[in-house]
Amino acid sequence: MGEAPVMFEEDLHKNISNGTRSVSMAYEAVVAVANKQYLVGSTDESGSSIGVLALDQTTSKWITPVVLGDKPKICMDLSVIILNEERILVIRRDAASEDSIWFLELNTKFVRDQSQALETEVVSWSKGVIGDDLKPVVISGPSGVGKGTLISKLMDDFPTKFGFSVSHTTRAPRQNEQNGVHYHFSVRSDMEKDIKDGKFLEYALVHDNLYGTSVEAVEVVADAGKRCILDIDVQGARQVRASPLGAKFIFIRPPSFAELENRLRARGTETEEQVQKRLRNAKAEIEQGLSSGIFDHILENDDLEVCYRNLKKLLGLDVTPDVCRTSPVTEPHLRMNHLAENVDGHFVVDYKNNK
Ligand SMILES: Nc1ncnc2c1ncn2[C@@H]1O[C@H](COP(=O)(O)OP(=O)(O)OP(=O)(O)O)[C@@H](O)[C@H]1O
Ligand SMILES: Nc1nc2c(ncn2[C@@H]2O[C@H](COP(=O)(O)O)[C@@H](O)[C@H]2O)c(=O)[nH]1
Repeated sequence: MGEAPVMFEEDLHKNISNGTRSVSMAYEAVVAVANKQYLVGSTDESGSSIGVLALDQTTSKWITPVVLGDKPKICMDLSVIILNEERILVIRRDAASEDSIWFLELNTKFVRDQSQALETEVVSWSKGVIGDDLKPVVISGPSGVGKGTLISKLMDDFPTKFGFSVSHTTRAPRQNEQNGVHYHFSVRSDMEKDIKDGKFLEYALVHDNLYGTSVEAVEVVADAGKRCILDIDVQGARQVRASPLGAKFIFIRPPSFAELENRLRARGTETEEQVQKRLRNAKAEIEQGLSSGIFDHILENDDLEVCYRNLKKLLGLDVTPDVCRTSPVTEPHLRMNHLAENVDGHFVVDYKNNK
């Protein structure tokens, strides 16, 4: 993930002529990205914030970029890590942990657009968050419950915050599904070889096809500084739970089995035989989802908007609290004792203390 850290901790004062004026910089760290060298530290123009200067190595000219975003305060102990050609991670080592992680965007789409609009060099800060807020999120639930719909809403509303882990699958693409976007569509022998070579974080046979999350799929999202969302089945969730990934696990359940069937049929993407197979598997998947202890939260997807609001709330996004229909399942002794459908066709879940 990323490249070797570039850390030159120096306490030099540099007088830099950027063509029009001279800037004095006590720089803490230097990193080379693409054809530029960036100096990150304290300049006489940056006030109490960390400043940025760039040396264009092709023209040997110094540039003082326009710096967008909330800026981190100056500190005397900085580390800089290149994440990719688009952004660097800046760690304020002598700061409180909640103020220590920052990202400096050098060449993201946002920065390129701003640069074009302002007709000048632009960089942009964003503050990183540590702790639960960056944990990958595993979303599971039976086929047709609405996982993809919820994830699409999240990605549309928060494109800079979340990134989707693009799985591999041996199932055939549906209409409008793009290779590399919805899935990496693969042949079984290739996937089996990659699994053998340890390239997969998890994999499972789901509805007779092989599905899996490659290590790379998760790294791509992390390298972009985003929170990774995985849409995987319960078998996969169990494997991720046993891995060091340290994710948050959310199970989406339908309001009733009949409604699940309606949604799966209405989607119109499966043959009758496949619908039957998915519904058969859904029963076991719901039972395991509710009782296995894998999941931190269970969210009912009845009304889509309510469910989406509750999902955002679980992910710590700033939303007005709504009727919370989620049940944290953190106590290992809480096990589902009975799952049945009541007269309204709604699931009745009876948690029993089996301690
Ligand atoms: N709350 C809801 N109420 C009614 N319809 C819904 C709701 N949520 C999703 N749907 C619809 O149900 C269908 C299945 O949703 P979706 O494809 O998101 O399910 P999924 O869980 O991702 O399924 P799969 O695991 O097979 O990929 C879609 O047509 C979607 O528009
Ligand atoms: N274990 C994994 N399960 C996955 C992965 N990607 C998707 N899925 C699950 O498969 C079913 C069916 O998906 P569909 O796109 O064919 O409808 C669904 O439950 C997904 O959550 C994966 O990488 N690993």
